[in-house]
Amino acid sequence: MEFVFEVEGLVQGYGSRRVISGLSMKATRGAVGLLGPNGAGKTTLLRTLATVTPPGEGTIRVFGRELRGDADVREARRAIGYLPQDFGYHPGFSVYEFVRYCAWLRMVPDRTAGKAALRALDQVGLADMRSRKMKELSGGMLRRVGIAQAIVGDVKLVLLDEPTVGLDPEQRLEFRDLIREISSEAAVVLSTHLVEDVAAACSTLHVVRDGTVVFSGTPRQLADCAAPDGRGDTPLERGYTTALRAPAVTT
Ligand SMILES: Nc1ncnc2c1ncn2[C@@H]1O[C@H](COP(=O)(O)OP(=O)(O)OP(=O)(O)O)[C@@H](O)[C@H]1O
Repeated sequence: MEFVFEVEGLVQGYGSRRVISGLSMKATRGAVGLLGPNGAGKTTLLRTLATVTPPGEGTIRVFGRELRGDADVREARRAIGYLPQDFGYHPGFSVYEFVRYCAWLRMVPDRTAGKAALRALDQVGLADMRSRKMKELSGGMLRRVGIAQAIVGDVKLVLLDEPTVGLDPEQRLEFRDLIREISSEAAVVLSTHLVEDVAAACSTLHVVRDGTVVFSGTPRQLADCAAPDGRGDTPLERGYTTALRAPAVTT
């Protein structure tokens, strides 16, 4: 089976503080959810997968190729799109200019970059807004531009960190459809602490606590592991809170 990425024995931290301790995780195609409370290490893991931060210890393979040197990282970056929690942009750029610029950063050839930007904007439903200045966008529109910049070009792995923050309920429903659409073409990793969002959009979930994986499985399996005294309003929420109390598992 071809894995989109494989993380083995990842150790990561900030200074002397360790926040990921020997985490292992594998993902195949489709949408994968990363669930965990604040401070669990989701962003740290996504930044490592996005090649922003090299692993402290352990190995990372993206589409079967281990990230060992600069050439591996450069190759991986062409295939990886990343939406951080706060993405930077020039407020005077138009939406189109910004996404085209991101295509250029991802080394999409000049002759196809414009077309790639328009396609990404079309996918997120912002083609009509392409001339708007970035500084004039609402929070929901900005999140969508953020997704457009993450999927522009020939991206095969899309990493989204808390993409539904600030979206209203209707926008969150649209967002779920968008993730399903994107994940038919690329692998998507979605990090959030909103259990229902991730379960609706993802076929596989990993629950992370204190830098280790405590559950890996389908949304149904997560709901099924709910303890009778698990906290939450839905079976999934109860499964999630139960998983957070469980000992770490190896995948
Ligand atoms: N730049 C940094 N310097 C020092 N510590 C950091 C830094 N970034 C994150 N941390 C710490 O690392 C731990 C993991 O943080 P991380 O942001 O990866 O968690 P998270 O699961 O994404 O949390 P959230 O859901 O709040 O975004 C936290 O305890 C956090 O305080």
